[in-house]
Amino acid sequence: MKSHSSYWQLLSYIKAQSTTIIYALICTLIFTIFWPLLAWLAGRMANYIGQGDVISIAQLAGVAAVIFLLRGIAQYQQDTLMAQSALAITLKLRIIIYAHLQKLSLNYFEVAKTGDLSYRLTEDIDRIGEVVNKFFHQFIPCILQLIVVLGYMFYLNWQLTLASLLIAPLMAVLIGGFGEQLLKFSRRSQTRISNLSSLLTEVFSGIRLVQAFAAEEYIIQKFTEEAEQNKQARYLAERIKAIQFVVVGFLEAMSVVFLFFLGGWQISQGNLTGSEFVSYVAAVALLIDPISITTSNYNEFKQGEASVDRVFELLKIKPDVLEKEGAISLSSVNGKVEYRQVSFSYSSNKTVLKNIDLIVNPGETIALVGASGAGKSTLVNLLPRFYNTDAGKILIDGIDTKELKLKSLRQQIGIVPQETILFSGTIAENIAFGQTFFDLKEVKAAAKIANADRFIEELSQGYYTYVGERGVNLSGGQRQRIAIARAIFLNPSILILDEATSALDSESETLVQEAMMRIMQNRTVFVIAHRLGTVRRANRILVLEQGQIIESGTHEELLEKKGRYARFHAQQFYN
Ligand SMILES: Nc1ncnc2c1ncn2[C@@H]1O[C@H](COP(=O)(O)OP(=O)(O)OP(=O)(O)O)[C@@H](O)[C@H]1O
Repeated sequence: MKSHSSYWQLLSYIKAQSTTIIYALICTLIFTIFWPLLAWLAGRMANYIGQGDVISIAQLAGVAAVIFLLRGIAQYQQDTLMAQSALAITLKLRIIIYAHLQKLSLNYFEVAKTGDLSYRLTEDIDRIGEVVNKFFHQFIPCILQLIVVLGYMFYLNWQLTLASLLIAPLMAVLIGGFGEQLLKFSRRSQTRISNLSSLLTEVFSGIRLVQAFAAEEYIIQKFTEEAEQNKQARYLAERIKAIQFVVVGFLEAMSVVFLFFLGGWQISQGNLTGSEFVSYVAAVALLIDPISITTSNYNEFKQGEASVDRVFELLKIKPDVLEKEGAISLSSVNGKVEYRQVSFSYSSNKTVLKNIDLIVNPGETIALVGASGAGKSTLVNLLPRFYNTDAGKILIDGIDTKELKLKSLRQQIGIVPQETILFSGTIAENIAFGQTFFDLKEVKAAAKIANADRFIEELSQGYYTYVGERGVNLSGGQRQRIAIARAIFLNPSILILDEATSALDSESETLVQEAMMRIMQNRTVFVIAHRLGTVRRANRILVLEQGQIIESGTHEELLEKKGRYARFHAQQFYN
């Protein structure tokens, strides 16, 4: 492997497995050494068979049986030890990359494709494991065999060996050149397969929409195009391999012909006997297997390099939102929130929030209203530091949120999003999300406050009912109440509620509103309000327009003002 090969990035992972790998290599060595020993025994045995010496034959057969047994044990050990270390490397890589991804900021996931990420974490890492396994299990033993056999050939006749090696540099250059091409096409093919995987994730998670829009044909067409591109890239890689085998095979054949020519010439000059030449050719035959194995290994390594690049690329991505060194951990807060001259943009060309100044006292409920795209979600998303502000500060109980440990900051803030995401697991696990161990009593208490206990109890397995990735077996209102229970379970001092825009049936709506009211008590609440009831109950309403707070006050105050809120209110709530 070249010094700039991506494989160097694996070194520390391989080092961690060095003891197991060394044991595996020792077993490989033992296994290899037994080969000539068995060949030697076969020769001796042939001798005794000729002499009809049954006792010696029996003795040798016994020795052979022991050697076969030991060889089998060594083989088993080398196979299992190598598999063990390759799998350990795979596991470690997978965990490290997964944990790293968890630390990345939201803006990364807004552009990353889920299917591509899962492909890198599964297929690409598996391929790396296979490469590591083959490198130690096949490649190194074959290289050793090549060295030993070549040494033997030099010992037999160095002039002949040197002459037949003349072709080696050309072969190396050719194999290297083909390898580069293979790497190129492997990269292409892997990108394609990642795209395919992303497409699959998107399509299957949005299958309702696909069917609703009768977009099956369109989706199949897109899939076919991607699959076709992948096939093309793979075909090109296979074609490179096929050409390589023909060219390298031809050169090998030519070198054998050349060898016979040289051998004949050396014999005619009296430098070599016929039997020496036969031994020499036998040694050359021993080179064939390791050469073909190392060549095919080399091709696989080149293809695997694309996977190494794709996996380590992820590790190089740094989170935008970083925790300060020596950041403070807060166990509880009163819930005072301040925005001081906060400005923010997702990308440099458009400011989404401009000079926001806001003080929210503990226990106060703030309703955010404004047209779509005004910046309501962005304003609340800055509070748990999902993004960094471009300018200004956000403080909780007088402490700049940048001074806080991210975990401790986020534990103080409960979020009830517009659309509830339920993870695979039981209802109880979904309510106590993020906790491995929890008290079911607390889960039940949270569900009760969220008006969710009754429908949960009625489910076949109660709190242990399994809900799918998207909780398809629950209604919209039930899902919302689970989201509320989840926030109650966390018991945060600050709460962000994003009211659902879609209307529920009136019974469900009442239950959800009631739950919302309960959860808002004694907490600082930011609610992105879409219901008149919520807006009226808020202590203060902030009207956002193009990233600025243009009006602020109670419902009555703002109506009296007959400004933007009054107009908005008339359009939004009386329609
Ligand atoms: N992740 C993002 N990347 C880039 N731009 C974004 C992102 N999220 C929002 N925006 C843009 O920022 C602006 C404010 O969006 P935001 O979601 O905060 O508005 P909103 O008032 O909450 O709207 P809505 O009521 O429709 O949710 C919009 O122009 C939106 O297109």
